[in-house]
Amino acid sequence: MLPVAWQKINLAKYTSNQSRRRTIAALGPSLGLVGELSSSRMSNVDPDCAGIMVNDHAKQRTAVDTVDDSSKSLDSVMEESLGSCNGDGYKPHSIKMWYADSIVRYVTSTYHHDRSGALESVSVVPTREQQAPAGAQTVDPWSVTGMLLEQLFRTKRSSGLGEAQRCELACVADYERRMVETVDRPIVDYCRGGAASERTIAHNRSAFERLRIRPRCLQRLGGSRSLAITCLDIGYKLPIGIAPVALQRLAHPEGEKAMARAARTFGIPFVLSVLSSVSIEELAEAVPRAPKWFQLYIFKDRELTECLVRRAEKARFRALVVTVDCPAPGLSRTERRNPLTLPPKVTCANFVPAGADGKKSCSASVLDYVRSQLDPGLGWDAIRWLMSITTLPVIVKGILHRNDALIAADIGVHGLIVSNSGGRQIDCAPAAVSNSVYGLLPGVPTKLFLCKTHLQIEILPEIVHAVGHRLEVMLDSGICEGTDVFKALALGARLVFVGRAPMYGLAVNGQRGVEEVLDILKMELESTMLNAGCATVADVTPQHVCHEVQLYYQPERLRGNWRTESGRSDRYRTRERPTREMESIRAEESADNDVDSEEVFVRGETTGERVTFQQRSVDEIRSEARVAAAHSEVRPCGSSTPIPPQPPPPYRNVPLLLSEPRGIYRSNTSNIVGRCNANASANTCQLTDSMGNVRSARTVISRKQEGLKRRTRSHSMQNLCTTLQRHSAVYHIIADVAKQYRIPYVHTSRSSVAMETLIDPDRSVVRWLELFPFEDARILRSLVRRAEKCRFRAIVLTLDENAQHINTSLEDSQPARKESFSQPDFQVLFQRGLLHPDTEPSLVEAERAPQLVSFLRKLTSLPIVVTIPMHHRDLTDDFIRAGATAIILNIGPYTPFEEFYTSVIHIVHIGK
Ligand SMILES: Cc1cc2nc3c(=O)[nH]c(=O)nc-3n(C[C@H](O)[C@H](O)[C@H](O)COP(=O)(O)O)c2cc1C
Repeated sequence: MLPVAWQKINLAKYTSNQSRRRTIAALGPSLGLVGELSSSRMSNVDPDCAGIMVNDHAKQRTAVDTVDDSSKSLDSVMEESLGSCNGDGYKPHSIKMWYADSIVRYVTSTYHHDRSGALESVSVVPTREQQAPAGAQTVDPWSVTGMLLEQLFRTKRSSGLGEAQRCELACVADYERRMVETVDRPIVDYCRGGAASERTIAHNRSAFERLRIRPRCLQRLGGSRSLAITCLDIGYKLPIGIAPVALQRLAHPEGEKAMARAARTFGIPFVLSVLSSVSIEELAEAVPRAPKWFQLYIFKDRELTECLVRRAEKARFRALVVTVDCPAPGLSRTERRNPLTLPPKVTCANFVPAGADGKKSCSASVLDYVRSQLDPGLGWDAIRWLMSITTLPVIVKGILHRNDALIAADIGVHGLIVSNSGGRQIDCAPAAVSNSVYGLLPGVPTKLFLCKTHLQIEILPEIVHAVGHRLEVMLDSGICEGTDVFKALALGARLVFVGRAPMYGLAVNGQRGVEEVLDILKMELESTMLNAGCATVADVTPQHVCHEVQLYYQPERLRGNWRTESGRSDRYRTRERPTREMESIRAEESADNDVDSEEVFVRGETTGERVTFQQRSVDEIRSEARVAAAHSEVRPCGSSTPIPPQPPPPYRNVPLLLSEPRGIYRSNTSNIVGRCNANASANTCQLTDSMGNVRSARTVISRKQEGLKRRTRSHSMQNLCTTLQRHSAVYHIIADVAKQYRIPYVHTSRSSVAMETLIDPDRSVVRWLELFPFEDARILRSLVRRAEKCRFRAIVLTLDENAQHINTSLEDSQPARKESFSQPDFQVLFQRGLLHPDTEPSLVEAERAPQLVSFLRKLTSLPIVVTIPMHHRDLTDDFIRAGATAIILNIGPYTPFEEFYTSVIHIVHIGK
């Protein structure tokens, strides 16, 4: 075939992709041009071509010629033609293709390359139906050329890149940068943006970054190596899939088709969004062999939903992905600032009425219509309904909570995707200085103050642990490097999806761009696996990752099924403690305390008057609550009849009665200011205004924040602490503040005043007593009983004190520490001979402290709040099981986080 009317475009003239694209579009807007012409890469071809002609100077041969040659199969001719391409050093001068997008449209283009293989120019021939090679009409592009083209272009791709270009686009971030440089702003914002302040996006990244890979060496990796996985009984070549992304033709004219082709090339699943700009049928026809899944929402109009399901089934999609984290569209500030107007040709193609030519400018209204169909009233029954109308596997996308995962598993879905939609739905700001540290709590019910969706990488183990054996657990959000894929696999994901990363590739370089991005991810994953000592995906285990904090300090008992073999480093081994003979006491079960009976290894305790006391305490507090409720009777709007006070719920133990999620921690120590809970600045101000000493505390704390060395800080804090402890007035001021703000404050048993000292005639000060994990149960018992008599409302068991030994720089505080154990609250103990002023009381180690909580649980009916330092967070579950009412997670001076030294405290669990 000799094409006519070649138009030669010198690509060198066009500096940006945009200008190249514009020029090419101007040349033949109606032609459906071949491939992506905007990149300067030889690999820039559309594999959906019907024929190929490879020219080199020596061998003028075209595939088309031989299509007509009935004696040879096209395959063999192609192979012959291309054979030399695969050899080293072969530099084809040009490649010609016939694009068989539809039977009637043929475009021929020729790419000319310079000697280095970079694309020099491209020639485009207008559509000439009569010029179509006879054989080409009947050729199924992929059945004939697929593999060969793939081989050719893929092998040529790397050699086709100039050195400079290769360096330019070496990672996904480079593609992102390139897209920002070359694509229109609203489209960039559309691809990159997230909900509101976009913190979730940032946290998605930081959550990955905080995980470290722990390689194993000498793993005999010589044998078979593979990245292949099986998911929903289908084999895929990579553990990566392409996430559903709406309206991909905004990024590139080929949109979803280009994505699906790239997915096919890599043998990975491609999820078509229900809001796609290429319809289900069009995609199925264009890329029949791609492993396609279909993402949908369960719309208000169930008929519409069912119709979509039927269309996906008919088009041979392999699974349905139902997105459940989108009861309403996410709020995008970028879109507000820079509204995106859909070009006429880009629309939600699945919703264009049948028979419409698709060229109508109905995009915006269709999108609005689809958005109006989102149903915030959906429940799990909707998923049941979906499963009842289809035989396709159903995957739920957008799960972030273990309980939801459990429900999904109970319902019988086939898989779930742990996802926050790449931060496009919810923006949940961190409460204080740090972010993802809170989330490192496999198994911790994150009930009250932890609602950050950005922690999905951290909640993944929790979900895998809960349902991983019942269904496929997959993950997306934040993945943009091969190491991220590795980390997610290590934490139990079967497969990960990427959303933005391939979109960047698509915007930069069409299908090739997507392939390049996938290639990068594949290469990075492969290299990470090898270097970590894993030959196959199955070899990637929880042992291969850890959170960065574990590198500083690894608790002896790492819990959760995904951390099994990690050990404790010698560096942080506990200081030897004197061995003590432990007595085991089997505590009686009380009528209103149904905590499972268990061995309690605490020394010297008898539980004589416990039951009576407990009952009295419960009754008193309940009647107090009733009186308080009667005083503050609630009247519904417009009604004169007060609502009768509700009877207190059947608490097993006395409730915490927190009116606000904050309090003042450890009164009378330097912590009063620094440890006020987040947002408690009002309290802090109040304190500073009232008391000079406290103002100086604040000064020290700010200096500390400016970066003083820990030793210095610790020293000055200690001095200050000692000074403050001598001012008993501080105690009353704090009580006043707590009263004013109706928040509890924690009175430490090492306070400068005895707990009996406070004059509180109207009993309105809510005090909690801080205890340390004394090994001697008699000490505990004595302090608890006094606290009960003084009407304390909760016991706070603080474990971070015991963690001092991990930080040698705090060793200098030991004398002061001993001194603090001789404070007034302990005087009584001296008198009773339970403690000696010269002996520091022995404390139970954090690992054994859950037993101590069980003991306390049986000793008192007061709520028990456990303060856990970050590095012991793995024990959280144990404490909850042992009967703790609440957990305070403490990032304080005794934890190895320099940057968190500002002592953030969060209550992460409140039971019942
Ligand atoms: C531009 C854009 C459009 C999206 N459209 C959809 C959609 O239509 N349906 C859906 O379930 N998820 C959608 N998502 C979310 C992705 O499926 C995926 O959860 C997310 O992009 C993964 O995070 P990552 O981008 O950090 O990889 C979209 C994401 C982006 C970036």
